[in-house]
Amino acid sequence: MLKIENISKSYGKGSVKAVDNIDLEIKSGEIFGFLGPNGAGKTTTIKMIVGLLKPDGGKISIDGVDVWDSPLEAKSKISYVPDNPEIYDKLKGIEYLNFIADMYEIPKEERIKDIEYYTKLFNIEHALGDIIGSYSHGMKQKIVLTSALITNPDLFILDEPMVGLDPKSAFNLKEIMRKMCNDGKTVFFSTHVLEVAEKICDRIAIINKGKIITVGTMEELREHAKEKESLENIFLELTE
Ligand SMILES: Nc1ncnc2c1ncn2[C@@H]1O[C@H](COP(=O)(O)OP(=O)(O)OP(=O)(O)O)[C@@H](O)[C@H]1O
Repeated sequence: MLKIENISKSYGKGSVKAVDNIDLEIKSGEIFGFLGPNGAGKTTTIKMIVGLLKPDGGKISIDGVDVWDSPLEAKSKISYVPDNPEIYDKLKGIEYLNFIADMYEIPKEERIKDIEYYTKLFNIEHALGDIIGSYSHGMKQKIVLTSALITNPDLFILDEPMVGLDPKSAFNLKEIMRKMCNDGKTVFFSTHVLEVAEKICDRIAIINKGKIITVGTMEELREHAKEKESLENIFLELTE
């Protein structure tokens, strides 16, 4: 579903190598966790996958569609939730959701049903008539999540999705991720929260200083670490 081949990205005229020649292949129906300490290169990688940053080298494709050669086709398969939900402050919640639904050409009945479902689930249905500028950080995050989910993406990409969500919403989001994957969709998300990765991911990649240190299921990672260790220990061991 998602294929990343030899991608690299430097900032500051090459002085900071944020992502250093990484390869990853994520299959349909997987929940894939992208784990790494601060500054490891997670956000840079995600921004390259969604077509916001151009890699210095390498290739990224979604279902065989190259993200840079065919950006619209690739983007039509993706929904992306960034770590910082900076969205149109002057729009009302419902206007923003309808704007996204228009972009993705979602039929009226389908969008009404899905907007109602997800906004109730995240407990923001009462605020849809208010402008986004008046929302709290968590509410903004929930409106972005709703807008991403109503497009029913094949590939759902989230950067640190659990940060700032209350426990019930975080639980609901995890349930949604699992359901999407059961329906054959793919979820790729970055996190610092080891427990989340450990509990819900089918496979995990650990990135440090721009390089992938290890990729595998929890069992494979534990085997790699030679003992029945927690992900926290493996993570600390691999990224020190
Ligand atoms: N616009 C930029 N200009 C210069 N350096 C940058 C820029 N964006 C990121 N970096 C650097 O690139 C490296 C990777 O950053 P990135 O944001 O991808 O890491 P991250 O794993 O997402 O970190 P965090 O968990 O802290 O969000 C870091 O050293 C960071 O300081």
